[in-house]
This record gives sequence, structure tokens and C-alpha cells, in this order.
Amino acid sequence: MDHTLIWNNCLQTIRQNVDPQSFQTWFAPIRPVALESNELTIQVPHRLFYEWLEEHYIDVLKTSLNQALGTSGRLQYRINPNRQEKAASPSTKNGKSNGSIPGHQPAPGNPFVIPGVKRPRIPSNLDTRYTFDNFIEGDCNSLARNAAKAVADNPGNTAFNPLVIHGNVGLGKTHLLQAVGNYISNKFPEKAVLYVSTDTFTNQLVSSIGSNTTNDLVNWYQNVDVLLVDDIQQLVKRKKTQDVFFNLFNVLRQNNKAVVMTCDRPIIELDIEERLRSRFQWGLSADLSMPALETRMAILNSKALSTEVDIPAEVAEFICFHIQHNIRQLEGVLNNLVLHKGVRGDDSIDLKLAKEVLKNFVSEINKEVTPDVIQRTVADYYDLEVEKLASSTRRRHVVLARQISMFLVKEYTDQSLKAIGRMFGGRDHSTVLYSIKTVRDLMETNDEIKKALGELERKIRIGQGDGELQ
Ligand SMILES: Nc1ncnc2c1ncn2[C@@H]1O[C@H](COP(=O)(O)OP(=O)(O)OP(=O)(O)O)[C@@H](O)[C@H]1O
Repeated sequence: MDHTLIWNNCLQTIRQNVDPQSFQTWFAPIRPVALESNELTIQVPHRLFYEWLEEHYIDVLKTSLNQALGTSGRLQYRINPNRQEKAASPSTKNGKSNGSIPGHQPAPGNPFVIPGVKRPRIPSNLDTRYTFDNFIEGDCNSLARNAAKAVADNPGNTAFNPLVIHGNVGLGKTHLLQAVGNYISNKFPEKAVLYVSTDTFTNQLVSSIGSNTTNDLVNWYQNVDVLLVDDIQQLVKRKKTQDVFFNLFNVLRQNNKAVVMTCDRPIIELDIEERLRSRFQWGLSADLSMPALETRMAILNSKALSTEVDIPAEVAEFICFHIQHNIRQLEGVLNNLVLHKGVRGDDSIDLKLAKEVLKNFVSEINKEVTPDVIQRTVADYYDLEVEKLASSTRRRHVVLARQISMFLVKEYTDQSLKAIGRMFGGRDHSTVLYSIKTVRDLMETNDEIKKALGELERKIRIGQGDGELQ
């Protein structure tokens, strides 16, 4: 029997077992090429295609083969050599021509091209404003920043792949992701870099399913050397996107293509298929946490410099004291300051203006010194999470920060010893008393502590916009 006849018999069985769209997408492009000793060889357009078949249609393929060739029938895949060559050819990489060549399959369509608009290159979708040079480094981000730079220096050849950068809203994930792309685009112009949000990828997938071009979509993505995917938390609840992304990710990784992704939570907390999660965990996961006061001030100053505005140090400190959780908000304050300054027709940015602007960003600018303000100031000063102050940790620098906080709360507020104990993790009043005495003694004997307390008291007053600033 001839291979075409056998494959047509297989197709009949398959047609009865899969929906018409899947049949069209995954079986119509297959070509039978040989039949030898009960082994049928079929040609598939590309490697991902074959992996997809193995993953999703192995049972139906087996059944159809059993029916056509008996239980001893075997299946062999061959990847279309024309298609492979074409995918790797520089002309496709640069996206020069998507037109069909006689005897060849047409190159996969560029999913970023809006119909009717000619886009000759793979568009990297990069925003050139985001670079490593203008990313301010601090303890909060140094692992992520250094890992991103390592990928940028040596794309696809780092010890870890993928790199996942995770962190809360507005802490610089997209900035770093884009910085990787911009750096590589400059240093290795021959590399095809692509930045895509998970939402865009999903939309492309949905529209490709509608037009039966999913193969083209995944094939096109395989031409990318560096794939930068933003906001992978958007994969949650999108089963089909997870499936396609899983296969694409495998192919890219097998081919030493660099993959960098961002996520708003650690991968372990991402509710996605286990196989995908474990793939993501192969690489390095680096988090971005909230920058300490000094780093926030450095970021604000750097943004102010690039906007050519001058913010006095005390005003910057006042702003950064209040904007703690989101650098995007810090930029928002800066933009508003510039705007108000223009409207006022005055050149200076002072504390009064900063207070006015800040009212739109924080619910309350503290009028009085509260225990909360003190705790935040001390935690910031010692570069600790504020929760640590109420924890049971006995680490020396945490204990010192806790004792100083208790001392300051007693000095600046009318809270009782019992109430202070409660706010520091349910400690009893004698512990509070002991802490206060310890700090008093240290102030007498230890210059460093004395200096730290002076600085902390200054910060607490600045936090209120009080003290020597007015
Ligand atoms: N360390 C930093 N140095 C300089 N700019 C920073 C830094 N961190 C954040 N930014 C700036 O803060 C803004 C918000 O950053 P970005 O958009 O990268 O946040 P994100 O973590 O991706 O937020 P989202 O979760 O909302 O997508 C950007 O304009 C970015 O330039």
C-alpha cells in the first residue's frame, strides 16, 4: 500500500475524533512522505508542531494508525526541511519578505503587523527610554538588575534561563525587561529581540485560532532570539495560551534563546499548569522589593534631572517619605510638581507645593507623630520591613531597631507602656521599659546610636513637614 492512501485512511479516523478547526490546524498541513516496513513517515511544518501533536493528539494518532496499519504500525515524524531552513534564514529573521516563493511554504505571518501597514522588520516593541543606565540600583533590586544585565551581556548563554523578575506594581519590572531588550538591540543588532505583553500574546493567539494560522504564529515566534514577556500573571485562567506558550517556551529554551519574563507575584504563587510552572522554575527568579528611602530619593532625583527640574533635598525627602510603595506614583508626583510650578509661574519647588501635590497621592499627610510614622521611619532607616519590628526575630539589628522604635514612640506619643508592647508584637510592659532604658543608656555611651537617633528625630519631623523646614 502507498503512504498517501494509508495517511488518508488515518485522516478519516482522525476527522471523526477531533473538531473541524483542530483538524484544519493540526492535521491538514501534514504530508505523508514514506511507508516502509509498516512505518509511516509524515512531514510536519516545524518542531513545535510535532511536539504539539505528541502532547495533544497522540491517542487519536495511535488509534488511526492501528486501524490503517494494524497494531504493529509505527509513526515517524519528519520536519519540513524547507520550512526549517526558511525559519532560520536571515531574510526571515529580518522579516524582509513574507511573500511566497514557488515550491516553498509561505513564511509565517508577522502577528504584529496591522493589516495594510507594511512593517519590514520584526518589531522589537521596545521603548528606548528604559535602560540600565537610568535604572537606579539599591538593595531592593540588585539581584534582579544584575541577573538582567547578565542576560543582556550574554543572551541565551547564562547559567539560568528563563529569568523571571517579580514584584509589586510600579517597582520597575517593565523597566528592567525593556532595559534588557534595549541593551541587546544595541550590542547585538543581529539578534531578533521581541518585547510582548502576555495580553498581546493571548490576543494574537485568539485571532490566529480564528483564522487558522496558529502554526504560523508559533513558527513566527521561533524566529525570535530574545523573548521578553511582560506580566505572565495574565496566563492565569488562560488554558489555551498556557498550552501554546508551554510549547513555544520549550522550543526557545532548547534552542538557547533567552527568555525573560515579569510577574506580579512569585512563580510559586502563580495559578498555572504545573508543567509550565516547573519550566519557569528552571531558571532564576529575582524579586524587586520597595526601595528604601535613600534609593527612592535617588530615583526621584534622577527623574527630576532628566526632566530638568530642581528639587531641594528636603522636599525630595518629604515626598519620598510619603510615597513608599510605588515608583510610578513618585513619577506622578514629580509630573504634578512640574505642572503646578508652570501654572504658578514660579520657579521654585518648595515644601508647600509638595504638600499640595501630595494630597492627591496619599490619603493623609500626617499632621501628628503617630506610632505608625515612627515605625516606618525606623524601619526605613535600618532598611527593614516594618513587620519585622513586631516579629519575634532576635537578630541584633532588628532588636536594636525595635528598641529604638519603642523609645521614640514613648517620647513622641502618649501611648502607655502596655499599648506600646501590644503594637510591637504583644510584648509586655517590662520589655518596653527595658528597651527604653537600654536606648537611653546607649545614647550616653554610644556615639553611633546617638547620631542615629538625632537623624531619626529629624526624619520624623521632616515626615510631618515640620521642624526646620518651615
Ligand atoms: N530602580 C529604578 N530606577 C529608575 N526608575 C525606576 C526604578 N524602578 C522603577 N522605576 C520607574 O518607575 C516606573 C514604573 O516602573 P515599571 O513600569 O517598570 O513598573 P512595573 O513593576 O512593571 O509595574 P506594573 O506591575 O504596574 O507593570 C517606570 O517609569 C520606571 O522607570
